[in-house]
Amino acid sequence: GWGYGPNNGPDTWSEEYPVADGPRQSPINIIPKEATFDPSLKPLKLTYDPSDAKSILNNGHSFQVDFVDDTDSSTLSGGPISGVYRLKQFHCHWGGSDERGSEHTVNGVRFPCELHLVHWNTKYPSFGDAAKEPDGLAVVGVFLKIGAANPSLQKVLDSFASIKTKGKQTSFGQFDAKTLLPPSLEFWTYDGSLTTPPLLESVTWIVLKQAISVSPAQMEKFRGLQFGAEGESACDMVDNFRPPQPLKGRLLRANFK
Ligand SMILES: NS(=O)(=O)c1ccc2o/c(=N\O)[nH]c2c1
Ligand SMILES: [Zn+2]
Repeated sequence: GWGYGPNNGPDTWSEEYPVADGPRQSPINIIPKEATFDPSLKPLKLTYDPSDAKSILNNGHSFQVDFVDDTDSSTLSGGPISGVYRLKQFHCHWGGSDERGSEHTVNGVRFPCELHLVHWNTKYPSFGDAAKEPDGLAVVGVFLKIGAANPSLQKVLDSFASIKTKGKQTSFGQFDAKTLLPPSLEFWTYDGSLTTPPLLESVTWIVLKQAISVSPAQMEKFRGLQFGAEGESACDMVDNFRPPQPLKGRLLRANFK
């Protein structure tokens, strides 16, 4: 199966997923000077209910915190999107060292980690159905930069001991994902895709300009996860990021000057 290694990594994905070479692939390099300020963009509205947090899973590509998404209790609206999108999960991508790890870049600058909060459009019956639609998903991307330890991340990191290997999961109750957001909700937005197979071109990307902090010790905790299952040869879960893809004429908008 696909992965991030030399024989199954991003440069091989188009063999099984030809959309990898499609017109609206993600991530991209964000060049702020090439963004169009759009005054019609509404403020982002994020309403998350901490009791919707359900479990945390090692899926062999990242960790993901899954949410109960059968009601409109944790939602995203406003910004570039119409209607209401439900929070399904969040996960991260990170590097083997602090100078790489993010998927989106800004003027070519890579961050050590990038957080993705994944939402699906409630005009469709489920995440799976929405993921097949051009307006089906909205992912909020948040950059992590090296600095002070982030207390909101700590609960996630503390659970890693019980999900070290692929397929492990554990309960994860009472978590407010809003604590992972920076003070400013200024954002760039563009039409893109999932950044992992199946690479579906169904994502409205909303990338926040302001980063949140993570300490070097906290980054080492991410790197303690494993790609493989228990008993398989140990392989540190690092460098689980797809590099930037061609913009192919897409418009990049900003809700700030
Ligand atoms: N990395 S990403 O673009 O946020 C993302 C979000 C949700 C996803 O679901 C996936 N397969 O079911 N891949 C995937 C990537
Ligand atoms: Zn992601």
